[in-house]
Amino acid sequence: MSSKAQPQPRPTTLNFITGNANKLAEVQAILADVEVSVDIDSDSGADGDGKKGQGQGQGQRQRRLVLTSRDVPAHEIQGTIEEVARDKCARAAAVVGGPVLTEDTALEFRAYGGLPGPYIKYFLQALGHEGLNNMLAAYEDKTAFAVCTFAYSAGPGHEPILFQGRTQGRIVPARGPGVFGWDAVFEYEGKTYAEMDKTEKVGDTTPPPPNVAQWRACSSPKVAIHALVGCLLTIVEPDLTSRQGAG
Ligand SMILES: O=c1nc[nH]c2c1ncn2[C@H]1C[C@H](O)[C@@H](COP(=O)(O)OP(=O)(O)OP(=O)(O)O)O1
Ligand SMILES: [Mg+2]
Repeated sequence: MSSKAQPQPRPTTLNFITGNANKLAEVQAILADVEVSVDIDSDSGADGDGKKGQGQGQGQRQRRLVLTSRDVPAHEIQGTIEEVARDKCARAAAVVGGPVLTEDTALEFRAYGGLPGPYIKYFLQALGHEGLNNMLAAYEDKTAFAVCTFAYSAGPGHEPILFQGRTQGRIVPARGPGVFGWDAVFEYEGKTYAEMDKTEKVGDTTPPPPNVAQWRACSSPKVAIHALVGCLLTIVEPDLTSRQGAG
């Protein structure tokens, strides 16, 4: 696509489009403390913020993103994780007619060259936790990568921008309450996700990347979404989308 800059409106309200209540809860938990101070050009009053921030001075004020959620059912295409993520986000923006945030969670098995990847939902539905383990029975390598890809579109016709977090773990027989997806069979540093509380699961001490151009380098979902929100709050770099093919 062309790297021509489309003007990127600054969102203050983010429609998070998901049909998954657990996913929404985790993103809300991650974003609960997001409050970023942003430089605002003196002549750029049309930011739609609507209310004066506190603690402002010298063209700076606090800006908050308000997260709302809507389910826009849409089928997900086949393709790479990134293609699936972009397509879902673009469709959601078209339906909503405004800015949207979407998220796709993939689970890659190294022994399977990355599959099931973005199709994990259907594998999980068909096979369950035990079946996911059985898939790897013939392989010594139980390595899996949990890949969460956030996509943001400023609205219909605006190319989605992606932020991705990758976590390396391994597939183990189910442990823990396991109410959310494949949490009970994904082990990270000795615990399955189901054995962790939410904060521990999404927690990561790595600071968000200082530069949005490092969008692929996020080490966890938490870092990825912090980077995304930071990006939204400071205005999306016009040429960011042209970098997405790299890496
Ligand atoms: O942190 C997670 N821990 C364990 N399981 C998870 C996680 N996050 C998503 N999942 C499950 C839900 C679905 O079976 C598949 C992803 O599919 P995915 O299309 O991204 O999610 P979804 O269809 O449930 O919701 P959405 O409406 O946002 O597309 O992995
Ligand atoms: Mg889905």
